[in-house]
Parts: sequence; structure tokens; C-alpha cells
Amino acid sequence: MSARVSIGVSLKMYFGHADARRWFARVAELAAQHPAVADGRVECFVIPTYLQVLPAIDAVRGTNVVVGAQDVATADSGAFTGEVSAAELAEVGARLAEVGHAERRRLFGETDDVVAAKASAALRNGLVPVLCLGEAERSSAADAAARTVDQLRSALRGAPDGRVLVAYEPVWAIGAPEPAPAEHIVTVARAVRAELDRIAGRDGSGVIYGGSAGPGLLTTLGSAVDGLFLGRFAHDPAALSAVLDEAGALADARAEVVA
Ligand SMILES: O=C(CO)COP(=O)(O)O
Repeated sequence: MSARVSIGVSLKMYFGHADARRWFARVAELAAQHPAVADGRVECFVIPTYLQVLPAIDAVRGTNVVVGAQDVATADSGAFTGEVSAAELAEVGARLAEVGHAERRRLFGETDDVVAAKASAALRNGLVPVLCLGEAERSSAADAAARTVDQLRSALRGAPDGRVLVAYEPVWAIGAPEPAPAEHIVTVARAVRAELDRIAGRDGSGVIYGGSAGPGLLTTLGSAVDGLFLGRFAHDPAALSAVLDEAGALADARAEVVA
């Protein structure tokens, strides 16, 4: 377990261009002033639409905030109309690529094979895949853990070495009023972390939780997770700032354990 805590935000398709730019400016400002982000104890990443990736990179330049994409092509170049390659994302300065989000699986038919090909494409090009995994229907924590670990194995089968951030997102907790219960998240996150520790070539990897996450949750979960993947509840920069404060406190507590 590394001491660093990761806090990511996907903007999905919520913001238009002007609103997104205003939000990036606020995030850049608060990250620059945030001691735990400024000194690297907390990794902060934002994942806007493809069209917003370049303005986001411009807005956060000089801060420790990094930018990712919400999807990535399986191929690196060629006749793939509408796709964006990991090679180009890396070329312009994106650092992460979200892979296999529940909305892409459900609305756009992404299969486990497609998810695996996208994870490989990201790793092959030096991007960190934010690998979104989680059970589709509410079940026991043990069952959810088994399903999520199976998804992880499938997504990384044959993938190049490199860091991976697993975003454990139970599908039924996405877009909900509340996150999944803490005991449920802790059980699944532990199983995912154990699997990440078992497989070679994944140094620096971790598991973050997403699905109606917001202020207060990270303090409840503690070191069972390596951070959070936020959606709606980070649209208000003040809420994101509160989560970064919690992440800083968690990183400090973890540094004492690691030392
Ligand atoms: O899917 C999510 C992040 O990728 C979570 O979104 P919400 O927090 O809005 O449910």
C-alpha cells in the first residue's frame, strides 16, 4: 500500500464547454492552494469530455492536477472514425484513460473483451487505465467481490505492465442518492487490492471507489480504499475541496503506517 491517496472526478457529459472551463479554473486554483495536492500526498485527476481535454490541460498547467479521457480506442491509429487513440492522448499530455465505465458497457455495448483491449491500449501508450469495475446488480459483498475480481482478471489478461487504478463502481450505486454501504465497499476493495498485489508488474496500483461518492465517505472508509472517483458530487468545487481535505488526512495517517 502506498501512502498516496487518489481523488478523481469524471465530468461525464454534464458540462458544456464554458462551464467546464470555469470549473477547471476553480479546480486549478484550489489544487494550487491545497497543501496535500501541492506536495503530492494526494493525486488529483480530472476526466472531462474529449473536447475539453486540451483546455483542461491548459487550465491545470503548473499545478499537480492531471487530466484523463473518459474512453480510449483499442487501436493506436487507422480507419476508426470517431475514435481517439491512447497514443494521441499521451502526445497531448493526458495521463489517464477511463476504461469500461458502466455507462459505456450498458449504453454502448462494451464487452469484457473490448474493455481488455482498451486497458491494453492505454498501458501500451503509457497512460494509467482507470479501470471501472463492479457488479451490475445489488448482491452480497462476497458475491460482488468475486465478480469484481473476475472482471479485473479479464480486463488485465495479457495487458502490458504498468500502474492501474481500479475504480470499484457498483453499477446500482452510480447516479443514486447515496453510495454503497461502507462494509460492502470495504469487502470488495480488499479483494481487489489482494488481487492487484498478486499480479506482477502493477507497482503503484490502487483501488478507488466511485458511485455517488462525496464529502464524508473517504473518512468513513479510511485505508480500505486508495481514494475516490467522484461524479456529480464534485461539480461544486467546495465539495471537491472538502474531499481533498479528507484525502490529505488519510494520506498522513497512511504515511505513519508505511513509515
Ligand atoms: O460513475 C461515477 C464516476 O465515474 C459516479 O458518478 P456519480 O457519483 O454521479 O454517481
